[in-house]
Amino acid sequence: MKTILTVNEVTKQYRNNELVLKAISLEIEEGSFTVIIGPSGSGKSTLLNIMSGLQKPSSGSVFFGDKDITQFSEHELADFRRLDIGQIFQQYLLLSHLTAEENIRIGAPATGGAYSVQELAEILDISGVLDQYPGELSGGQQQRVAIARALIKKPRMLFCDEVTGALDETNSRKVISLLHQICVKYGVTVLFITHNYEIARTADRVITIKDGSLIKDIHHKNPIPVEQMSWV
Ligand SMILES: Nc1ncnc2c1ncn2[C@@H]1O[C@H](COP(=O)(O)OP(=O)(O)OP(=O)(O)O)[C@@H](O)[C@H]1O
Repeated sequence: MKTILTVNEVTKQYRNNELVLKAISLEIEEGSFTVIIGPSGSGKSTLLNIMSGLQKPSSGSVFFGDKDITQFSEHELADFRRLDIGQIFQQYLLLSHLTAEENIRIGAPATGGAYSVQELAEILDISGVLDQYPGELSGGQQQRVAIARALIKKPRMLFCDEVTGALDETNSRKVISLLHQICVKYGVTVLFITHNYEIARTADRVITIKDGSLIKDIHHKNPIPVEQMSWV
């Protein structure tokens, strides 16, 4: 398998506080579904943000393919984030004055080459709500609109930070199941942060972070199907 992302000895320190990330190194395989799990405050979001170019590390490097994104100019970084990767968060971050379809189209690159809204809407089961406004949609529907907005540009990687954190069990299962389907159908590499060990059991690989260090890295030969997740 080809490596899509390489993290080399990444550290992060906010001001003069102690290190939040302590020399993290890892590689992510293209097309994989990887979960990063760990206690609150262990550094998961900071690591994800550094891998997606949202934050700079204090030291170390992050290669996307053969390019070190930590050395990118502002312009190169903007292009990388606009074209190569998609991001989804616990908050849906939809624009309330635009319809679902208009929100999705915001993610499409001006240069073309996007997926069709109809195709994504069908997969994500939001075809019937495309002309509605975010305030008229359930949390699960809003998150699926946010996923479509992140995917429309055909990103090679999707960064997901606690994306089921605000959803109930039914909607969480649906979103996780859809992300797995998207990973397989489009070959997009998914990196998924969660506190939930059941979600982790559905992943190809589970990386555990504690106190800013990578303490466990497990590859699942047979990840469980989403339907077999128990919910506690
Ligand atoms: N902008 C910031 N300035 C100062 N400290 C920060 C900042 N962002 C995060 N931290 C600190 O860095 C540590 C790691 O935070 P981070 O959000 O990466 O952890 P996390 O594992 O994602 O936590 P959670 O699961 O609660 O979201 C925490 O102690 C947090 O308080």
